[in-house]
Amino acid sequence: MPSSPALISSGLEVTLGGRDVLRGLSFEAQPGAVTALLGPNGAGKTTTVRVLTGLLRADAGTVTTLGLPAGHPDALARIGLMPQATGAWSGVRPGELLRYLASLYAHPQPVEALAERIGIDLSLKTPYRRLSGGQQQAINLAGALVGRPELVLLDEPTAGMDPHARRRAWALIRDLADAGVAVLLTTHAMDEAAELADHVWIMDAGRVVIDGTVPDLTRDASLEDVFLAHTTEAP
Ligand SMILES: Nc1ncnc2c1ncn2[C@@H]1O[C@H](COP(=O)(O)OP(=O)(O)OP(=O)(O)O)[C@@H](O)[C@H]1O
Repeated sequence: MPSSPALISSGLEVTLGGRDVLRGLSFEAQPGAVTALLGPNGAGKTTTVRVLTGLLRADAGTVTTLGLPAGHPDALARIGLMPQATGAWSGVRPGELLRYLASLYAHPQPVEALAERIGIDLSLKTPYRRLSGGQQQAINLAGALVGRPELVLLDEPTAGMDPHARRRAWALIRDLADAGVAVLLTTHAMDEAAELADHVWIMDAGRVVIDGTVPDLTRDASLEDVFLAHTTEAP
């Protein structure tokens, strides 16, 4: 019997600064699967992630995460978030940061093993803001996973990573899904979506324009061609 979705977004509408950013966005993410949300710059992906965590309230529509409304404390404890930028961690060293984040959870992953898997040197004395973009992303990813979440929201998880780090992140993300975690990722990298995603949702101007499995979507054209055919260039 198919399990119920870990995430259901239905008819989301969000207006920001007088602009209709989400315009009836509906999609789902299943446990044990990687779900990719693709869309051009400004399509509303990050806004969607903010709504899913309850950081931003939608003007209309509903979101259910792990069977609970977006932002419900019992759901948030079981959700891992990797935001696009975490300037707030500015002066903290990698080891301090991950150990602190682990301490917030009842059953965290062992920080040393997680850091090794993601390629983070816990003995680094360098503060977060002085790390390379790729190193910062690796720490952001570790921070999203340390609490053993059942649903993981990854906003452009491999942006800025070199090919080695990227492959390491991909393997980790695949293993998470294989272990039953629901993974939602946003990305601009078509190869990433094609390699990782069990289901792809392509959005444009705040709503889904086409979705399917990678084999379904790429029967007659590459994923990039499908993306280009269904989306509009950012103004
Ligand atoms: N607080 C705000 N006030 C006004 N407009 C906003 C606000 N936040 C976001 N927007 C606008 O909403 C649109 C969608 O932004 P969002 O960051 O969700 O897009 P995105 O799909 O994640 O883009 P990218 O791929 O470039 O990261 C953009 O045009 C952005 O300028």
